[in-house]
Amino acid sequence: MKKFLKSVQWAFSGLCWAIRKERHLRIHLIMAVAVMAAAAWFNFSRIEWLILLLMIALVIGAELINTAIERVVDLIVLSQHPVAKVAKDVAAGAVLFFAFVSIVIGIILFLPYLIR
Ligand SMILES: Nc1ncnc2c1ncn2[C@@H]1O[C@H](COP(=O)(O)OP(=O)(O)OP(=O)(O)O)[C@@H](O)[C@H]1O
Repeated sequence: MKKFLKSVQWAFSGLCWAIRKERHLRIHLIMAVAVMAAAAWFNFSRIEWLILLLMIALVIGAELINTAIERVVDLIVLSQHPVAKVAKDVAAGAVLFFAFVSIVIGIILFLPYLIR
């Protein structure tokens, strides 16, 4: 139990570090708060909330994994290397992919409320 609590504490400190250091993550968090406020304003149904929270979790989770990959690449590759570039760009591409899908889903969720 003590070990588990320590692991949670380390994971939490990693989360806090990423929020402090990663501007893109802070932008995603601000946007997540904004869309959640809009969802509350429009009185989203339970299923709409589930979809919205799932998409927010996917985008922020992908950004956190991207941050970790960037740091590992920087640690291992001390000079410019094409494979380092591929690793970083593909990880960033994953965030872009989730962000794009979440925008499409956001439009599908919010549009009926906006045109009503
Ligand atoms: N060691 C490296 N070798 C080759 N290309 C690299 C290397 N490090 C970064 N790059 C490339 O340089 C560009 C900028 O990467 P960098 O990690 O500096 O900034 P970023 O992707 O904007 O991320 P962040 O601003 O969150 O640190 C990317 O295309 C990346 O793939």
